[in-house]
Amino acid sequence: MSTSVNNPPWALELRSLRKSFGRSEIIRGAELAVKPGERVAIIGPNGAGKSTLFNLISGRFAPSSGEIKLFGERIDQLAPHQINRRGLSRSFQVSNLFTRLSVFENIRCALLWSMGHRYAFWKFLAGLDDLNDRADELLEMLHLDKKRDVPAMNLTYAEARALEIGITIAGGAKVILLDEPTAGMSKSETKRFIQLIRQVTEGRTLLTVEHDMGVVFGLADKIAVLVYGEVIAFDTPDAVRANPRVQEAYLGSVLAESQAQGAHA
Ligand SMILES: Nc1ncnc2c1ncn2[C@@H]1O[C@H](COP(=O)(O)OP(=O)(O)OP(=O)(O)O)[C@@H](O)[C@H]1O
Repeated sequence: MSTSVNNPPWALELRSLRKSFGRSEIIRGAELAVKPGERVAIIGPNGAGKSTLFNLISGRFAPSSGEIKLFGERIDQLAPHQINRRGLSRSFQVSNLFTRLSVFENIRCALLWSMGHRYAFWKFLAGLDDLNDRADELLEMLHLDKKRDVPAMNLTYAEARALEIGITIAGGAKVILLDEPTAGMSKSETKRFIQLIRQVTEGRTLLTVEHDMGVVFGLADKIAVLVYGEVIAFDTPDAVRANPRVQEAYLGSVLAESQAQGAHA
């Protein structure tokens, strides 16, 4: 009788997902079921379809067939903003920050958007203490509190990426999609940033697309390996590393390459 018995425990499900561009089928029956609170890295060779998969999940592309469910509800026919309202948020690119606005105002805009208010209400809402308090809390969590009143355009690259993540999580989304969150960072920045991501996404479901194996193994509870539009493995990092099919299709060569780079560093 209780509906909760029938509700699947998954935060995000992809079922027989397919996407073609013209005659090229890029996503070819992808299957994935992610539990609430899991951190998942999607890896795979160039052109495997990782970005396409993110574009399908976030509603930028409609699938050719198959299903995408967020907490058991179909979202595959919805527009990006409708998916966002249902609790899935994708990282914006740094270029989408309001560069002339302060760091604080950027976060406050994101909070307002998540509350469904239009920017026309800005002045009216400016006095709301709880909104400002929440923005300040977030800035502290992001270690951006000292940059509170700095225009976003004056942030360092790593700080801008942190702000971007802050904007992504500001609305309280339960499922967060991050596209190569540490791309362009130095090794030490990357290490700190992984910690930051872990901290600010605690208790939420996280999906990242990532090429850097250090980030993948530092961040992910589980790894989904996408090859030619199919998820050929979805398991813990250790199990994926040891999976002969993954070794053969992808990871062997990537690990060898990263080891070689390490040896030359
Ligand atoms: N809008 C589009 N129209 C036509 N083809 C597309 C479109 N978007 C992606 N593709 C093609 O789909 C394939 C997969 O691209 P996608 O960017 O999803 O791969 P990826 O795994 O993210 O690659 P990379 O690791 O290099 O970023 C590529 O061959 C690409 O040219």
